[in-house]
Amino acid sequence: MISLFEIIMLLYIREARRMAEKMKNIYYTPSNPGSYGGKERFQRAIAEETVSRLGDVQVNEWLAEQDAYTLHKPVRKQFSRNIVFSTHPRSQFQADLCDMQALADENDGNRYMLTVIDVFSKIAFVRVLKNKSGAEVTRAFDSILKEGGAPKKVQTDGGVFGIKISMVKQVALAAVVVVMGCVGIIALILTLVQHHLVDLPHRMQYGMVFDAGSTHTSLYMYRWPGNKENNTGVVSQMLVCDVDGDGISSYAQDPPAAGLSLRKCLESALAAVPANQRRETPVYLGATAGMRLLQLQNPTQSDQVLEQVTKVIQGYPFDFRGARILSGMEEGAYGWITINYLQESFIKHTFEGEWVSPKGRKIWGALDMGGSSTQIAFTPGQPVQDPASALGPKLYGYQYEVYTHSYLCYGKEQAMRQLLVHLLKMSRSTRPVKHPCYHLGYNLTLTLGDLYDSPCVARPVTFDPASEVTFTGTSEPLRCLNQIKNIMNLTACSLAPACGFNGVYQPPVSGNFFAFSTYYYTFDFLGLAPQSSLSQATTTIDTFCKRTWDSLKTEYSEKDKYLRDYCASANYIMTVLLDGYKFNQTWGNIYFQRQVADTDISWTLGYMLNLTNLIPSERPLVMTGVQHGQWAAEVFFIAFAVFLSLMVLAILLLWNPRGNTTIDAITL
Ligand SMILES: O=c1ccn([C@@H]2O[C@H](COP(=O)(O)OP(=O)(O)O)[C@@H](O)[C@H]2O)c(=O)[nH]1
Ligand SMILES: [Mg+2]
Repeated sequence: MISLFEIIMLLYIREARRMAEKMKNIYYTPSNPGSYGGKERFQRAIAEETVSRLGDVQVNEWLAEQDAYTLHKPVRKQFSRNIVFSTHPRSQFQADLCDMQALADENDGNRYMLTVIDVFSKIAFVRVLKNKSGAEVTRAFDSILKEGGAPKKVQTDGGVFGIKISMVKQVALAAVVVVMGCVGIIALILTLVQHHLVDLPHRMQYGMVFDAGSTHTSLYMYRWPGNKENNTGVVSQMLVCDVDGDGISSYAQDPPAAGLSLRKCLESALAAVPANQRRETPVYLGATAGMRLLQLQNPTQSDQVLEQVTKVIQGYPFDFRGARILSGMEEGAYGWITINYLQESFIKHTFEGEWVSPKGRKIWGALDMGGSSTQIAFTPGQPVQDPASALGPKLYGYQYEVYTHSYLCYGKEQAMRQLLVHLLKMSRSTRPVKHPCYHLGYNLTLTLGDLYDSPCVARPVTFDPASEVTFTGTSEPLRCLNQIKNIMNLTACSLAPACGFNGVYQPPVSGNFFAFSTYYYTFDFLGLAPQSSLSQATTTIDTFCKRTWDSLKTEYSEKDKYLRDYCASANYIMTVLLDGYKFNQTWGNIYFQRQVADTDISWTLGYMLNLTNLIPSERPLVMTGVQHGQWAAEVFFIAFAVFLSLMVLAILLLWNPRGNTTIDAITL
């Protein structure tokens, strides 16, 4: 017998089944408004169809068992969120682990999924994990970074953190690129600013100087490589042309002939200088003591002679820069410059390309003896007391103090004339006049007009220019020396002992000297050049002077126009050097030389160097020059390097290389 309780239970079960059946019908009938939806819509549909309202618990329990409900549960859109600003890809990734432990057996033991999404682009990445150990998560995350690039931030359940990635290499690379870029920009600026195009004449340059001396004129031609013109010692002598005839001052009565006499050498110059360079080749004419004397005697005639030589030289296609008479000081100073330029005493250009002052600065002195004047120039060891004989040239940035003096009328020819006049005066009425410096057997006859034709000798108040006087040689060297001393004043010296001769101020000689022109010709003839001891010199001169004219004629050609005077000039030289300049103690410092570095020692080179500014007063700037093509290539490569640096920098900043970033650790 069924009890009432059992009946009630059966009714309840039947009702529950009916209800379950009804709910199933409602939920799984797509046309029913309560189907496949949310809890409230389902609850309302049940109430309408069954007229009974089921409680929330009951409905939730039933729905929780329905896969269709749990799988298709609508997304909850309305809930509070943290606002995330994401401005560009990889600014922030969100990462989470998905627990799939229940399905591990069917997923090869993979128990979790690491899901990562780029907040900006919504690109998602998934990696499966065996476990959620730090190493496993890091490996998976690293793999995602390799695929998707490295984000700035990563957001996880634990919060948002800057991803700890090893960017050391990346930062270092960026720093190097920045530094390289800056260096490149600086190099580019330095290469472009202060950039000058310098037209360096690589071809040879030429320059010429006429030395219009008292006894003869010579044309000195020099050349130098145009791109090295400020170096010292690069100008060399190319050729010397001796003008036929006597010095231009001898043409005082016929000035046009002075001009014509130069033609032969001008033609040689034309042949020597390439046609396309003649117009830029400077030509100078410097006249020395012969013209100084003519200017004193007859300025009109000296002007006319200069005019005529100018006219002739101007007729040639050179850059003629004038004919003028040099002062005695200029003549001495330019000889001094020539010597020291050739000796590279001023400055040296080292192999490394630097300009250096030679150690010890050994400056040479110059002793020049011409036909009408003689010059001495040197840097004394003490200040020059007399401003009239002091020069302060500034060469290659160094100021020199040079003492120089020119003794007019004390060149060899004028000194010999003074000696003849002195001997004539001393002979009173004895005829022929005995000449101790002339060789026995030699006679010289000349008119008084010729003898007195010079401002260097005092003329008698009255004399017959046409009357002749004969000098006869006696070969007496001692008397010769003594008579020569009479044409100079060797005692007068208000500044004693600082004197040369004739009372002229002169500081004590110091340093080494080159003695050239007549000094050299005479000593070379006697076999005393370039150096000889004092005793050897005196003995040689003495022996030579004692020889007869016949013996000399036999040994040497009588046509040697200087043969007659070697004895006299040698004794004169000894007197000037020992009694005049006081080389007694320093005789060994004198070198009787004609040339240095294959170039004649003469004032001409110093003159040209000075007037063409080949010797700068300041030390030349050392500059490194490159060929224009090389410079253009440098600019190109530097600019290219800068461009590359900027490109690499831009790439590093804007593009995050995928394979280059690794994570060290991450916890989720
Ligand atoms: O082979 C020679 C050539 C020249 N001289 C001498 O060298 C000097 C040149 O002097 P220059 O004509 O230059 O006279 P300046 O005008 O210089 O006084 C003169 O004394 C000449 O006698 C010489 O003794 N032998
Ligand atoms: Mg001379």
